[in-house]
Amino acid sequence: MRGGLVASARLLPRPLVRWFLQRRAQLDINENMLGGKKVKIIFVLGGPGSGKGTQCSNIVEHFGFIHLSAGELLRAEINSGSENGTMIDTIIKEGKIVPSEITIKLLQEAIIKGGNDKYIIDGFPRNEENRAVFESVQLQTLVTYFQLLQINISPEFVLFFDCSEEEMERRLLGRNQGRSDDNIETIRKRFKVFVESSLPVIEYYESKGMVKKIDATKPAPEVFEDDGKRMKFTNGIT
Ligand SMILES: Nc1ncnc2c1ncn2[C@@H]1O[C@H](COP(=O)(O)OP(=O)(O)OP(=O)(O)O)[C@@H](O)[C@H]1O
Ligand SMILES: Nc1ccn([C@H]2C[C@H](O)[C@@H](COP(=O)(O)O)O2)c(=O)n1
Ligand SMILES: [Mg+2]
Repeated sequence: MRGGLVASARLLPRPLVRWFLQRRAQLDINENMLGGKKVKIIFVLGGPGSGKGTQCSNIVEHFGFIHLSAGELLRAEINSGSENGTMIDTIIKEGKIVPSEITIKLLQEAIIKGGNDKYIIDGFPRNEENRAVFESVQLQTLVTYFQLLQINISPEFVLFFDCSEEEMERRLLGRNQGRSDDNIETIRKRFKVFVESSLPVIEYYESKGMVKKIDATKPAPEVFEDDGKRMKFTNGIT
């Protein structure tokens, strides 16, 4: 692969090759670069119904992030009639977690398509596999010859919406958005999966000092005040 690229580089005009090598060197030095811009990623985690989607809408409005919800991307994939749709639908109804390669591919595509340098990703990583695979894969940017421009993506920090199960259950049963997983049977399964698979991911980031915990049991406007303070305390994130 590398030999082939070196050989084909000889056929290209020298200034173009020089430019390409400079760009690649820049991208190698700076992590999380997308098309030359430093990409900032924040993960938003919390139990089902803790208010992740609600607060992300506020954050988009006030802090100029693009919001990507892993769950929304998966639901769009079901509705698009894709070949994985039926499988994803079954997993979601069971309250389980979709294989990482499917979710990460959807996130990668959305990040590249978004063309922004600030993303807030909600509901991801949902388990240790999600986290490890996402942090190990690389985003390929640009096209054809420039596929060498690859970027590792890691989050700046993690917002954790901490909410009691009793409150989350009450909210989910009242959400009324026609979601196939907002029924008491699936909700209980999702709580179990959250405790068993998602909390360890939050603990992992906590051990790295990357978690900003938010009391999400409060009314939505108060939670957002807290989000705002947390975001502003972070150097250069807003
Ligand atoms: N702080 C709050 N107090 C009361 N209700 C809230 C609060 N935040 C959100 N809600 C309501 O609770 C429901 C769930 O909120 P939301 O969809 O934002 O949660 P979520 O964490 O994204 O859930 P999921 O993981 O299932 O997608 C919605 O009906 C929303 O309007
Ligand atoms: N990383 C993810 C995110 C979501 N899912 C599936 C399983 C969830 O129960 C469902 C809904 O997600 P939500 O909208 O509640 O964030 O989507 C997943 O498998 N992997
Ligand atoms: Mg949501």
